[in-house]
Amino acid sequence: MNTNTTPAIQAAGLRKTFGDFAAVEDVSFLVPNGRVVGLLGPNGAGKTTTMRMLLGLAAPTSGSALINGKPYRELEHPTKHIGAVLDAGGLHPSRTGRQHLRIAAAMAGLDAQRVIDVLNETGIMAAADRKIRGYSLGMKQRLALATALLGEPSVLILDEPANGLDPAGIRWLRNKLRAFADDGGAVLVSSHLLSEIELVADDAVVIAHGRVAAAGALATLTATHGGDLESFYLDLTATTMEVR
Ligand SMILES: Nc1ncnc2c1ncn2[C@@H]1O[C@H](COP(=O)(O)OP(=O)(O)OP(=O)(O)O)[C@@H](O)[C@H]1O
Repeated sequence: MNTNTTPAIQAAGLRKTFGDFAAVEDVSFLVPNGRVVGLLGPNGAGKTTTMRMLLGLAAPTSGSALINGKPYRELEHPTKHIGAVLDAGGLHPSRTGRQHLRIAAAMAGLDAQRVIDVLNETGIMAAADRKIRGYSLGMKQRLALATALLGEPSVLILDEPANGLDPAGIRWLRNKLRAFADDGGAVLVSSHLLSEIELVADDAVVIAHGRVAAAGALATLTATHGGDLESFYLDLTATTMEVR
């Protein structure tokens, strides 16, 4: 179980190279319980690579990526600690949403009742028995989030989770993430929708060219820009607009 002194997410000196290209360089930040942290940065900045290292999907070249104090691969029941939405496109098209969740629940040793719970919680019960190939992008995002929530984790890592959601879906997601953190959970969410991050996040970590360009409470970061995240972000990243 997590304690108050153990950060839910801790990246320390994270580095990832592909050949001689450094995708992530000396990235350090914390996500404490009770906070929503926005991971921001231009295309190719290193956000997804950072998340993949936290989730044990990519091995850091150096540094450490800890969830509730341990590397992902050392967590005894990872799905009970952490849920992730990385790529809603990676769902098997010929399965139904319910089948997909049943398989995920069985693989994680979770009670089948959780499938019903998350289908209801994410508003896709009506589509549960339709094949995923017929789902809209927004429905796939909801199914991906339902999968992340199966194990009742205390940590969520979400890569562009609002992608494809309609305005009602975006508001629903915002309320969901806020409630999750207010219940003591920790959320790391990447997004290019700065107005959305402004509404939902407590803190932000801005990555540019693989390095942390700024990190801290949103209000503190944006104080010099009248509290406007967009102008702060654009000023900060003005020299790093090129996609790597
Ligand atoms: N497996 C890989 N092999 C080689 N290069 C990679 C690999 N994965 C990522 N990269 C490179 O690392 C850099 C960071 O990519 P990453 O996907 O982490 O960026 P991102 O911040 O998530 O970008 P976006 O906002 O466009 O999704 C990019 O230049 C990308 O091309």
